[in-house]
Order: sequence, then C-alpha cells, then structure tokens
Amino acid sequence: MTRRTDHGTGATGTADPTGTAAAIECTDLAYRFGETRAVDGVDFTVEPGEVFGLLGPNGAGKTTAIRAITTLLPVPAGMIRVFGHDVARERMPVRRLLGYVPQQLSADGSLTGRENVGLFAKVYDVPRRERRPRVDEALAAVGLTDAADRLVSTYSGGMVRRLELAQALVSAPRLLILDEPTIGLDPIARTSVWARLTDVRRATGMTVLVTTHYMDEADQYCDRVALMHLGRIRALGTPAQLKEELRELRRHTGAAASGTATLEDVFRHHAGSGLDDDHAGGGFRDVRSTRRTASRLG
Ligand SMILES: Nc1ncnc2c1ncn2[C@@H]1O[C@H](COP(=O)(O)OP(=O)(O)OP(=O)(O)O)[C@@H](O)[C@H]1O
Repeated sequence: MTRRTDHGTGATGTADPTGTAAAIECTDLAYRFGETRAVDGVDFTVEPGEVFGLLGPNGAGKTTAIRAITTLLPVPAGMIRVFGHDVARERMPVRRLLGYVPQQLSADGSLTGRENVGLFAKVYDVPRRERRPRVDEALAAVGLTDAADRLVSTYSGGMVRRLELAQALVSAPRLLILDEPTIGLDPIARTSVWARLTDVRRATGMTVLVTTHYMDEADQYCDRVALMHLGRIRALGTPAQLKEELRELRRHTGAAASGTATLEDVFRHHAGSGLDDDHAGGGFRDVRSTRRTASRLG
C-alpha cells in the first residue's frame, strides 16, 4: 500500500510543525469506573513507525487505555498526546489520524467486503474520487480482492478480521490501533492477520498500537511492549531486553531456571502470576471476549 498523508499531514496542523512529536505520549494516564481504577497512572511513549504492544490478562486495563487514546473515553487535558495533539482538546484532529479496530465486530455480515470498506471510506470522508481505488487497495493489502464481492456472512473468522483491518486502513491512518486483533482465531488465521499487518506497516511506515494477551505474538511482532497488570505498567522494553533482564536477574540470584526466559516468564516475574492463572482476570470476561470474535464465524 502506498503511504498517503493527506489526512495525516493536514491534521497535524501546528501541533507538530517539525514532525518530531511522538506518535503517542501518555503521562500519568488514569481512568476509573466508579471505584475501579481501570488504568492507574500509566506513562509510556510510542515512537513514530513502531509496533507497540500493550500486554496483559483480561481486566488489566488495556482496552480502557486505548479507548482513552482513541478519544472514546474522556480524560483531562495533558494526559494523552497523539502526534502532538492533546486528545482532550483536539478530538477531531486526533480522530483523523487514527484507524481503530475494536474487539467488537465492526463489519456488517449482510454486506459484501467491498461494501463494508466503502462504507468506512465514506464515514472517514475519503474524497469521493479516491474512494474506489482506495477501497480496492485496502482490500488487496489484506488479501481479500478475490472475496471482495462475497457477503461477509460467508467469510471465515480470519477473513473478517482482515476485512476489519482494511476498513481501518482505507483512511490511510498514521496510527493504527488494534484491540486483540487475533483473539479467538486459529493459529493459521492469526499468522495471516499478522503477516498482512506487517506488510502494510512496512509499506506505509504507520505506527501500530496493539493489545494482546498472546505473549508469543507480542514477542514475534512487537518492537516494544508494555506489560500491564491491574491498571499499571509492570515492565516496558523490547521483548529481547525484558527477557535478558530476567535472565540476568536469575543469574545473580542463582535461580534454578536461569537458562531461558520467555515473555510469559517476564510477566509472571513482574505481576506475580501468569496470564493463565485463575486470578489473572479470566473467567466470564475472557469467555465473552472470545465469543465476541467467535460469533463472527457464524
Ligand atoms: N464499562 C465498564 N464499567 C465498569 N467497569 C469496567 C468497564 N470497562 C472495564 N471495566 C473494568 O476496568 C478494568 C479494566 O478493564 P479493561 O477492559 O480495560 O481490561 P483489558 O485489559 O482490556 O481486558 P479485556 O481484554 O478483557 O478487554 C476491569 O476491572 C474491568 O472490569
């Protein structure tokens, strides 16, 4: 896909005249639902062009953090900047820079793939003359050209997820935000979603923020990751750095398993439990999340 910056450069305006601002800058980001501190004082910066992973079990606060970044939850001024724009004060300029693939189904099964992407092109105000080539290009980028004129209700779960990626890409966003893009998919479909995403990112240089609780995916595809647990970031760095730090620590303390370390081990070390432990936030919410995606298959 070619990189288009009409929405991007136009929207940056005076917020980032030199083009050097971070893609995302969160400063003491916090959000409460009643007594629940869903996000509890989080600082992180995502550099332009990075694939940044927000990792953690269900209930860690990942979705809340990205909904705040996408302007869908109200936060005070000064907490979040996107390419220099304060999300509290400049919601529309921020929205023009974003592509967002939520956890919930965002494609309509009663329309074709092409119609779905066309609808997003309209909603995102892609100029009328450019819509057709942009829709074709977005569908091609996710490998759905041949299936473009089929009803989405006939698509597999992996195809639906790739279609949702095309919907988010049609506005040529500078920042793509994906909430659990591969939840509920089989390993082959997961690999295919990531392969398409990686290709598009390489071609366009866009920044990607992704949430996942699949540590293996984060290890393989993310440049840097932040491990979240109970609303806070417990560790942040490249997957290699985090694993090496744990190995080093184990060497110093003479721990038995000092040879290898996975991201899952890193998470266990910082959060005091693994992602699959009962108290790590699974249960109903986990099942519900998986079902939300599984229902796409029907
Ligand atoms: N709309 C809401 N009302 C009340 N509490 C909420 C709401 N949304 C999230 N929470 C709570 O905020 C906390 C963080 O939830 P959040 O959805 O951000 O976590 P997550 O890491 O994204 O998990 P998941 O992958 O299941 O979405 C949890 O304790 C959750 O129960």
